[in-house]
Amino acid sequence: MKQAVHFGAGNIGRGFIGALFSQSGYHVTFVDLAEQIINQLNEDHSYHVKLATDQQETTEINNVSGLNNMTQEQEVIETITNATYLTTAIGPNILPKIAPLIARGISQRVQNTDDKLYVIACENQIGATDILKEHILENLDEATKEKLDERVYFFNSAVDRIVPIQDNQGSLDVLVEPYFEWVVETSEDIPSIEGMTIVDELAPFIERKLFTVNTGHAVIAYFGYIAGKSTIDQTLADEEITSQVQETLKETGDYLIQQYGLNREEHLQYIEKIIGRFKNPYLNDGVTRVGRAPMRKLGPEDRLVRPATEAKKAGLSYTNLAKAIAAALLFDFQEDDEAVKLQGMIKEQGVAKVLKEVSGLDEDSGITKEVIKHYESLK
Ligand SMILES: NC(=O)C1=CN([C@@H]2O[C@H](COP(=O)(O)OP(=O)(O)OC[C@H]3O[C@@H](n4cnc5c(N)ncnc54)[C@H](O)[C@@H]3O)[C@@H](O)[C@H]2O)C=CC1
Ligand SMILES: O=P(O)(O)OC[C@H]1O[C@](O)(CO)[C@@H](O)[C@@H]1O
Repeated sequence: MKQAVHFGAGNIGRGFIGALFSQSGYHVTFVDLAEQIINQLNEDHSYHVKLATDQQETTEINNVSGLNNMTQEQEVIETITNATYLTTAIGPNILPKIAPLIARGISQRVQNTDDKLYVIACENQIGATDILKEHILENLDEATKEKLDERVYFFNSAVDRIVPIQDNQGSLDVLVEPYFEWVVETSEDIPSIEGMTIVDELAPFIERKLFTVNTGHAVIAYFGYIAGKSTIDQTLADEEITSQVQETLKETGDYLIQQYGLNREEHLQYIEKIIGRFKNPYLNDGVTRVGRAPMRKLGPEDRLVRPATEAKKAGLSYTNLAKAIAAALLFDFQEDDEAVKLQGMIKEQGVAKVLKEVSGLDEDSGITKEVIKHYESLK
């Protein structure tokens, strides 16, 4: 049986990427440090993906197993040696931590076989596979690096499926929204995976997705949090916040339309479709999940700051994006390590210095001034 090794047996791992491999006839080895999930995968060898709809249509996912990357390093290396695909959905900040083990697997593999391995990071981050590749290369010797050509391929990708935190402790089953899109950038002829879309150039896809789905979601999460709402769909019942989301997505839309020559009408329909997905009441998706890791989300290349800087460069409006950045700066959820750290930094240094350090925005830039104005009125 063909083999896929997937790092991160969490919501996207089990509910999306791992499920597609299994449905395409692969055995999927999930690699994770969550001992309970790994044990259960090895006991059950299957789980269910349930759609967040009235009917809860359910698919059984088979041929799955698990390995713990902390205690079963040698087994992970062996699995990489035999795999056709190596994917991740583990969180962008974790990629540097798993790269050394992946590098050891690749080193052993290229000694043993010329078969091709395809590496794809499935994270909400532009160029995530490039970043993973850099970390892997740092852990390879020169002889191994020379053997990578035509043996190990690295493809960037964009993943879109809302998978909330699961409310079913002790079960491997995953509730997911019906919609999904997995876009992979390559010009190679690669083994086909059900549900994977291949494109020559990823930039328009990942920017359209990140600056619409993820920007919109972040706006709902941060304004919802400020308003004391607990879920995304509850927040969207607030007309003022819905209109804030629409105004922000008009700003990212103007940038995307100009940058990629998108059709305005089609893009406006895309926005409405996404807001419709956010309203799904069966997802019960928490504002604190969607707003998680605010320092990452305030990064210079991420969903709030990048469209603001691009809009500014293009002479377009960015005031609603600045307001969303201000709302993110007010996300003080105590169970989120980045939120706690961010609040400490704001207290110590003030907003302008934090925006410089976290978002790469100059202290006297127009965006920083606009953010501070909104921050003062929101707090
Ligand atoms: N949940 C969603 O709707 C979507 C998430 N994504 C992206 O997918 C990625 C994963 O997100 P989720 O599946 O939601 O997160 P998650 O928290 O459900 O899953 C992450 C998994 O990684 C494991 N993990 C963390 N650190 C590890 C380490 N050092 N070694 C091994 N395993 C480790 C965790 O135990 C967990 O099982 C993120 O980059 C996210 O942005 C992308 C699209 C949708
Ligand atoms: O997974 P992140 O990057 O923390 O952000 C949460 C985002 O992930 C998703 O769950 C999936 O794209 C989005 O719904 C949301 O915008």
